[in-house]
This record gives sequence, structure tokens and C-alpha cells, in this order.
Amino acid sequence: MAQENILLTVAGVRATYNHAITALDGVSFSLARGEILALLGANGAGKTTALKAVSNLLPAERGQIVSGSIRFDELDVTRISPANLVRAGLVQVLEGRHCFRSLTVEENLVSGGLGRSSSRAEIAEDLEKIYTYFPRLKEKRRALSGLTSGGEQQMTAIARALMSRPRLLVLDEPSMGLAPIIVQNIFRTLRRLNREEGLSILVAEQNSAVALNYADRATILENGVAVLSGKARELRERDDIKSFYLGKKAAAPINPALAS
Ligand SMILES: Nc1ncnc2c1ncn2[C@@H]1O[C@H](COP(=O)(O)OP(=O)(O)OP(=O)(O)O)[C@@H](O)[C@H]1O
Repeated sequence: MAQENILLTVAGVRATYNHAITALDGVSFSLARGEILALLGANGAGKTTALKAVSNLLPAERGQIVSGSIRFDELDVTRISPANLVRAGLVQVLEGRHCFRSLTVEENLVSGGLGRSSSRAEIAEDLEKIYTYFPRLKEKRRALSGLTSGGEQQMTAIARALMSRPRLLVLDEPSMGLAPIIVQNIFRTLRRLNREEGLSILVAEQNSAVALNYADRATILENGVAVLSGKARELRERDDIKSFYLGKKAAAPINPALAS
């Protein structure tokens, strides 16, 4: 991958919580401009920690990056507040479909654009564009978010993040708790945003099957270690991935030393 084409570089990151629990142990991966990269792994593998490291959200959870580096374009993310990272074009949708439940869908979306000094006209223009990707949200725009379905709340959380006009969208388990058809719908929309708007996407998923269908490349984490990276279509065909991550045969992790 040509150096100038790289948008995000995570290099040898070791991260701990409370200076005690090691959640990431020398993790490296990179994401090219215009790419969808999936971070895969079981419960507790370190996916959320990796995403929070990228968005500089670890300090808020008593988490520390002990060594290694993370660069978004030319920026050292550890030196920039999460709010300024959003202004720089890196926005994260946290796990669990966070919406303002007592605001309408449209008010939620508008709140995502407020960090930018944008005019009403610009906000209206962005809303219309986002509604072309999420027509369901247009139908529901006057509904209170707390009264919409889980899938609609996840769409609202993603659409709100898009209102900040990111270059890199970071998503933590967008499939969690949603019916397969809704998950497909969300991933198809993410793919369209990637293809049509050039949006780069870093997505952590336990649902490896769907993530490997829509991502360009993937990195697999096991117990805080990145054990494998490669093109999604090649990973989908590997027997060890099929068995442990796609549930097609008897299970064993990629790195047998990590089996316990
Ligand atoms: N705030 C925290 N304080 C202490 N330890 C934490 C904290 N958050 C995560 N951990 C620990 O760090 C390790 C990695 O957790 P992380 O949440 O990053 O994994 P994950 O792959 O995202 O899992 P999940 O799919 O369950 O979210 C686990 O051992 C977890 O218990």
C-alpha cells in the first residue's frame, strides 16, 4: 500500500486499563483512503479498545496507550481531543446505538452537524443527502428516537455521525442485536456510502460473515493480539477462518497458542 494513500496507521499499540489490564499487545493495522477495514474477533479480543484508541476515547475510561503510535493522516491522535478529531474528519459510532431518545430522528441528525460551523442551508442539504441513503429515517424523521426500532436507532446513530462530514467513519458492532435483514441493509448502505462518497470505514464486528462480505480487508484480533490481516475475499476462503469465525466446522482460534 503506497504510504501517501494511507489514512490511518496503528503501529505497535499496547494499551492497558488502570495501568494493569493489557487489552492490546502490540497491535498494528492500517487503512487506506476509500477502504473498508473490518476488525474481527471474539468477545474481549480488544476490538472496542482498538477503536477507542483510534478516536482517543481511552483516557475517559482510565485506559492508556503505553507504547506505539496512531496517526490519522498527519495527526497524532493521542494529542488531539475526540471533539477535535471529529472536526478533523474522524468520527466514531459507539457500540449500542446511542441516540438522544427524547429527540426526534431529525433533531438527532441535526445535532450531529452542530460541531461544524455550518449554515442552515448546509445542514438542510446534508440532511437531504443522508435521507437518500437512509429513506427509512426520512419517513421517521418526526418520530421520537426512543420510540423507533433498534435498526432505526442504529441508522440514526450512523446518520448523525455522517452529519459531521467525516472522512473516516469508525463503527463498533453495528450488527449487535439486530435481525439479519436489518444488518444486511445497514452494511449495504455503508458499502454505498463507501463507493459513492469515498467514505473510509473502520468497523469492529463479531459478525464475521457479514463483515467479510462487505469489507475490503480485515484484521483479526485474539486476546489483544492482531493474529492475521488480509483481503476479505481471501480470508473468507481460508479453512481456519471458516471454522472459527464463520462457524462452518469445528472451532479453533487462528493462533493455537491462544487457545485456553
Ligand atoms: N473500561 C475497562 N476497564 C477495564 N478493563 C476493560 C475495560 N474495557 C475493556 N476491558 C478489558 O479489555 C479487554 C478487551 O476488551 P474490549 O472491550 O476491547 O474487547 P472487544 O473485542 O471489543 O469485546 P466485546 O465484543 O465484548 O466488546 C477485555 O479483557 C476487557 O475485559
